[in-house]
Amino acid sequence: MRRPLIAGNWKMHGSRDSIGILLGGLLAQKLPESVDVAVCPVYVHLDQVVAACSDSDLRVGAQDCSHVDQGAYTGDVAASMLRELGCHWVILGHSERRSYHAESDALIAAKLAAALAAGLAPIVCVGETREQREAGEAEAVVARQLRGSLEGASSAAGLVIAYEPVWAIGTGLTATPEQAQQMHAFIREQMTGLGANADETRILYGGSVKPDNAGELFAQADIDGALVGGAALKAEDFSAIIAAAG
Ligand SMILES: O=C[C@H](O)COP(=O)(O)O
Repeated sequence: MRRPLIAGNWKMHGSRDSIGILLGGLLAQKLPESVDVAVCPVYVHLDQVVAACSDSDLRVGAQDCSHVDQGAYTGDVAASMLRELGCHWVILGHSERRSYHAESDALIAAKLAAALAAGLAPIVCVGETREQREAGEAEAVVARQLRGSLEGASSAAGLVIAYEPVWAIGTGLTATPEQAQQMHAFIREQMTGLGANADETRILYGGSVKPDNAGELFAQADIDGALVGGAALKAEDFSAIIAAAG
């Protein structure tokens, strides 16, 4: 039985004031005991969020990490530094990083190795663009991303995969529960082929998850939670999504 995980990716949003208010709203709710919940702010807000969540079951994640542990890498932040700060999770290979920062599968695999070595729990994102789906290439793209990004680490304990079709991110266009289930089942099959214990691997769906579509998505056999963007910025909506997974 896989325990659901709901992770909020706050992306590059907020200020210390606004996230204080958001956290106040979230921490005022009683989280269902059956669900793991994470929030992932920008690097510079991590200390504030870790401190605010220290007496709660909310765990904190970063949105990226460096592929190396120390050195002359201006602007990078090492996984071990994030761990030291109190992070539990790290998101890797988000499509916004793949596209705006030209992150390759090989770089993501190096970041994954660094994250695991530092003791962070990684959430590795994969997903096809609209053009790739329309060309019938969605599964081939996701299979290639899984192979390349998980190189050498597909059987790592606690590894989480997030399927985020790029065409559904921030667009209001959610994959139908059937489309998402089909891809999640495919990912699970691929994970078996890559040597993972796929029955225990949590596979999250991401892409315009909202309170009104979360229940239907979570009812699918292979959807083990969500990586939530926009709706994670509203305490009420994020809490409703968590409740739908509980
Ligand atoms: O990491 C989260 C995803 O990119 C989904 O974002 P969204 O819920 O705003 O579509």
